[in-house]
Amino acid sequence: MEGGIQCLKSRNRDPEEAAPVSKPWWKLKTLVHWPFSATQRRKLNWVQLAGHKGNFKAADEGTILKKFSENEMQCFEKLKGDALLSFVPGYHGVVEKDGESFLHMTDLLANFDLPSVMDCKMGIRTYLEEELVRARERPKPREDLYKKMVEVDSEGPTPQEHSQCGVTKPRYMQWRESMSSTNTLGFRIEGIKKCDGTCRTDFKKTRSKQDVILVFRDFVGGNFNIIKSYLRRLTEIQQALKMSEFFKQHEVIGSSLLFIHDHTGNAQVWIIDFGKTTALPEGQTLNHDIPWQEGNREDGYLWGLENLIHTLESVSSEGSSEETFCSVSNSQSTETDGQ
Ligand SMILES: O=P(O)(O)O[C@H]1[C@H](O)[C@@H](OP(=O)(O)O)[C@H](OP(=O)(O)O)[C@@H](OP(=O)(O)O)[C@H]1O
Ligand SMILES: Nc1ncnc2c1ncn2[C@@H]1O[C@H](COP(=O)(O)OP(=O)(O)O)[C@@H](O)[C@H]1O
Repeated sequence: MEGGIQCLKSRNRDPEEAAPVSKPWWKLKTLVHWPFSATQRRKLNWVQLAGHKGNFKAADEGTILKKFSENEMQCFEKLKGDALLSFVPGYHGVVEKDGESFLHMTDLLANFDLPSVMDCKMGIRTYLEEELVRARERPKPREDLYKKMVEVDSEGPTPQEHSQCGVTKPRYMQWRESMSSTNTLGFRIEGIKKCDGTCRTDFKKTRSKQDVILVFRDFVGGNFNIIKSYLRRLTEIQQALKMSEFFKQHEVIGSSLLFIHDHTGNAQVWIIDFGKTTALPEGQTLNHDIPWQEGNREDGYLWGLENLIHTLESVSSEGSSEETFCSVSNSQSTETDGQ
């Protein structure tokens, strides 16, 4: 986005960004002048943690523009009367800018002061069944995906893929799922921007529950009250999903939960990205918590959410035991002091 921070992964990285380390945002893209006006400060708040480069533009106060997709537009329209409405960004229609169409939506970061942001991609599958069918019928090995695979694991490609310097899209997506926690937990961390301005998108091998716990602990800076607020919001989302007609009737692929908090203790979670959310044929519904087999279109969203909640509960209980430990040791030292 113009003036915003891009914290995207390798497909959009310039060579300077290739190293998998935390970087302050000013080294990534943005040139900043002090002092900031309110608008500049808002633009600096804004970060794109995942998705396609150039997909977003700045808009009027508190809103952003996302490149138009018919599919996503239809989802926003259908969500208008749904139980999920209060958990998705406000949708303000289609607008034209510089000859292009955009979806006009609420900027979820607008009400925060120097927010920390995390993008968690939900589900056990991150590609559409039709992509699998297409790749089987007309395999199109892609060099860009091969390079992204080799960057993470030089042993990743098969000998044939090495010799053609290419992998197909579903093959790449399945490999990403197996390297990360998508397969094991039904969600994965895509990117994080912390309030100190550092961005990280090097989570391709963050796979085990313990790995994820460590990332969340670091993300909240050890503030377990933030974790508790996130847990409350996730439970509300879980309940809303179970009520939602939209959710029953759609295969939800590649959608994320966006976690946002700041130093005031404000902490929210939002459902974003309906670019690959697809309606099922009339009368068909999904469970969202049973294993995927080709043809059943299950996405594992609810299974992933359950695991995400359990993971945050583990972070929270670690916090509680630390608090107990601290108060026990404090009271012991007080007793000792008194002796
Ligand atoms: O995360 P990395 O490893 O970079 O892989 C990306 C993401 O899976 C993208 O999904 P998302 O946009 O949800 O982040 C996907 O876009 P699609 O959503 O179009 O499937 C890209 O496909 P290509 O754009 O085909 O390269 C794929 O290369
Ligand atoms: N409504 C929003 N408010 C604030 N940030 C957003 C919003 N929508 C998306 N983003 C940011 O942009 C990133 C990519 O969004 P997404 O919709 O997943 O794009 P894509 O469809 O290109 O994958 C998210 O990770 C988040 O950082």
